Amino acid sequence: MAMIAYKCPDIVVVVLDINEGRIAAWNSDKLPIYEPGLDEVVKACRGRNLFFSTDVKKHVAEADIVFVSVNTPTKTRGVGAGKAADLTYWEGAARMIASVSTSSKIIVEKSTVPVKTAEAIEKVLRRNCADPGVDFQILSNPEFLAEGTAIADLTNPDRVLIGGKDNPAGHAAIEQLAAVYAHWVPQERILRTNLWSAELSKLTANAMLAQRISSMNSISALCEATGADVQEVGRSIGTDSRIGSKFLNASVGFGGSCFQKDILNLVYICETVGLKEVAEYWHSVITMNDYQKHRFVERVISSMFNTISKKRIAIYGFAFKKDTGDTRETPAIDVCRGLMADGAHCVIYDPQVGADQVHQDLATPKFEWDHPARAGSAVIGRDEISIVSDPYEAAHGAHGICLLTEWDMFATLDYQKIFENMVKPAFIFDGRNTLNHAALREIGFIVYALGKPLDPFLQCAYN
Ligand SMILES: NC(=O)C1=CN([C@@H]2O[C@H](COP(=O)(O)OP(=O)(O)OC[C@H]3O[C@@H](n4cnc5c(N)ncnc54)[C@H](O)[C@@H]3O)[C@@H](O)[C@H]2O)C=CC1
Ligand SMILES: O=C(O)[C@H]1O[C@H](OP(=O)(O)OP(=O)(O)OC[C@H]2O[C@@H](n3ccc(=O)[nH]c3=O)[C@H](O)[C@@H]2O)[C@H](O)[C@@H](O)[C@@H]1O
Repeated sequence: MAMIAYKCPDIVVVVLDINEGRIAAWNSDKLPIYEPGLDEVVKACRGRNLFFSTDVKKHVAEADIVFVSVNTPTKTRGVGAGKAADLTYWEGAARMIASVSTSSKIIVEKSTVPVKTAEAIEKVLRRNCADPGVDFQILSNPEFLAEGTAIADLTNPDRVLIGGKDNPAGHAAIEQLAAVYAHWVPQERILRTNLWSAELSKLTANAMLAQRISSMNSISALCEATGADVQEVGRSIGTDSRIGSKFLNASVGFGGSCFQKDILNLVYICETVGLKEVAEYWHSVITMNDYQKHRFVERVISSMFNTISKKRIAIYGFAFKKDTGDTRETPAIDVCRGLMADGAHCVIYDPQVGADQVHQDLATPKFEWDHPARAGSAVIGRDEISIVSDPYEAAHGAHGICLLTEWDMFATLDYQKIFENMVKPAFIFDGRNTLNHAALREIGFIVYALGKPLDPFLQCAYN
């Protein structure tokens, strides 16, 4: 929304949220999320044509176009629990829109939703609006930005996708929204489809992206077993223009608020329409991701002589990727839990993630994190974790370092100094393959690099 305000000075954008704390933060000097370049965009138009407010009803009533971007988490209870999308927040928003609308509006699905959601939303809108003269045109306009690169992705999108009804009113609504994006996006990159294609394209795009990572992660295990190098394999296959070079980095597992949620949602939809084999196919992407996180933990334990009980392990990075403070579904949660379950003491350092967030994440059951009222309050023992604000302190006295997020700063630390203050043998487990492994070995570290030929020391330990 900030980008629309930035690129379209003739349009007034009001961002609404029922969460007062968040809106206060959007109106302050410290925005509630860390995203490179976002501060500048917000500050350039806040108070000009970009406003943040909790007065949801007033501003929705006045709007011509309403983008609904509320959370659509995985259901945690009832039918479809653990897979289906929970549309409680969406339906709540639709009921509120209907109840305050006295003029016709375009309702844009910006959240990622199951295919056919527009049909349900339309029914809710129509049945709850007192004024029969009010028309709602529903469009699907899924968002493809990635966190950490959001500003670049929005400034220069590969495509903007708009789905609408295949009738004159639907076409007119599509063109109205297309005109907003046309302020800065070339026409040929604004794709128009029917509603269901747009909804399903979003789930498919995320499923395909996650599938690429799971495919490379599966190959990383085979590389370790055979002496091949997953980065060399990635480079070799990525030069095939049909495959392409992006999204081929093996990792300790993909995280983030959407990949897992959207694949589970896709799986659930397939099961609901009786496509068992299709559901199983997509579910294997999640199975492989869980396997990769588990495999990493097992490597750490087996390398350190099959016991990590009471050993201090430094965790470098807790966010789900670099350049974000977001920890939703970060692989670090499962890795830390796995290490703690074996008795390790994890000392966590992340340049953008604070202690409260780490404690909350490690104490919150799976899928509950996206339901704010149910976020965990269990206390993690002092013996199990510490959170520090300095990477050198994290590694001081540690037996091993697990690099879980590829923050650029980790590549430039003084590893000689770090090595000198660690217990020997000193281990580094690079879950992102971002460090200079040869230099680390030269210093004296025992290095495990994901999907790379195994260090002879580790081969012995493992066998
Ligand atoms: N985070 C991302 O990078 C991307 C997210 N998406 C999709 O966008 C949607 C939102 O994602 P996030 O922004 O990450 O979630 P979020 O949980 O950070 O934000 C959702 C916000 O909606 C607010 N909200 C809930 N009900 C409301 C209501 N009735 N009226 C006003 N505000 C209400 C919540 O208070 C919350 O602040 C999801 O469907 C997600 O799949 C899609 C592409 C990228
Ligand atoms: O629907 C969404 O929310 C968004 O989900 C992803 O964006 P995001 O999760 O923000 O970040 P990604 O760059 O896709 O990374 C996701 C996870 O995959 C991991 N990853 C990514 C690329 C890779 O090669 N290997 C790999 O392990 C990252 O480290 C991270 O944990 C998609 O890339 C966006 O297009 C989409 O809009």
